[in-house]
Amino acid sequence: MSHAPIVIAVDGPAASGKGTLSRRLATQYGLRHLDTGLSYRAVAQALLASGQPLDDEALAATAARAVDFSGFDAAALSAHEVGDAASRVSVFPPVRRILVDKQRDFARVPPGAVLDGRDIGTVVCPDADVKLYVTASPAVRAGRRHREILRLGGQAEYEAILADIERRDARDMGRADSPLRPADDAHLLDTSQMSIEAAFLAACAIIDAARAGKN
Ligand SMILES: Nc1ncnc2c1ncn2[C@@H]1O[C@H](COP(=O)(O)OP(=O)(O)OP(=O)(O)O)[C@@H](O)[C@H]1O
Ligand SMILES: Nc1ccn([C@@H]2O[C@H](COP(=O)(O)O)[C@@H](O)[C@H]2O)c(=O)n1
Repeated sequence: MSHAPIVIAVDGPAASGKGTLSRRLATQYGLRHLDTGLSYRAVAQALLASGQPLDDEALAATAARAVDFSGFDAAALSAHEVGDAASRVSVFPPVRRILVDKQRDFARVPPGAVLDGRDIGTVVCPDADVKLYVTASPAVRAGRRHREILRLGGQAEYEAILADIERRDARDMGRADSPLRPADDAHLLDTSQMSIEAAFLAACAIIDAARAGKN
């Protein structure tokens, strides 16, 4: 007997910890993991690398068609400027349609997947088995990102990171197509006062309870 793929949707604003949490959840439940932000970053990076503008919808759509979901160079795509550029190209509806189709293809493959992003529970996988909306205050998120950059040997000002996070939140929540928001049936997880371990345990408790309720 074949089982339908299990899908766990994890959404939240920049640097909320959704990637860290999703990777651990994927391991815990034996699922694949897709960081959908990397697909938007790949579009932005392709345009930046070839010196093309970020505000041309047709060019961005062409770059989206070429995105290869078989593997992302997460380190190369992790730069802060790439994240900011990704939030600019992600406002274009054709870019979203192209990437969302590929994200759904990923989610359909057994045994299922944990997908993290901004619109997983609302648009990409509205029928996900469990939806989490992970958040933390902008100051906490900026502090975490700042420490991460310093830990990796980079340089950054806390104030600049906080301003970037607030700008990105406003753009992601304010766009017309697929704005960042919790799905009506999402479980909210505010990790402002939680360690990574505490957030993981809280998410597992939500997921286990939701899955038990369906059996
Ligand atoms: N609960 C937590 N407590 C402390 N640090 C955390 C917590 N969750 C995540 N972090 C740290 O915060 C930073 C950002 O986390 P992560 O990259 O998972 O966020 P994200 O939401 O996936 O970011 P992005 O929007 O850029 O994809 C990382 O350095 C991570 O180790
Ligand atoms: N499902 C998604 C995922 C991401 N975006 C946009 O990409 C930007 C970068 O995402 P990160 O998670 O890697 O920070 C993000 O700011 C969004 O604009 C999206 O629209 N939908």
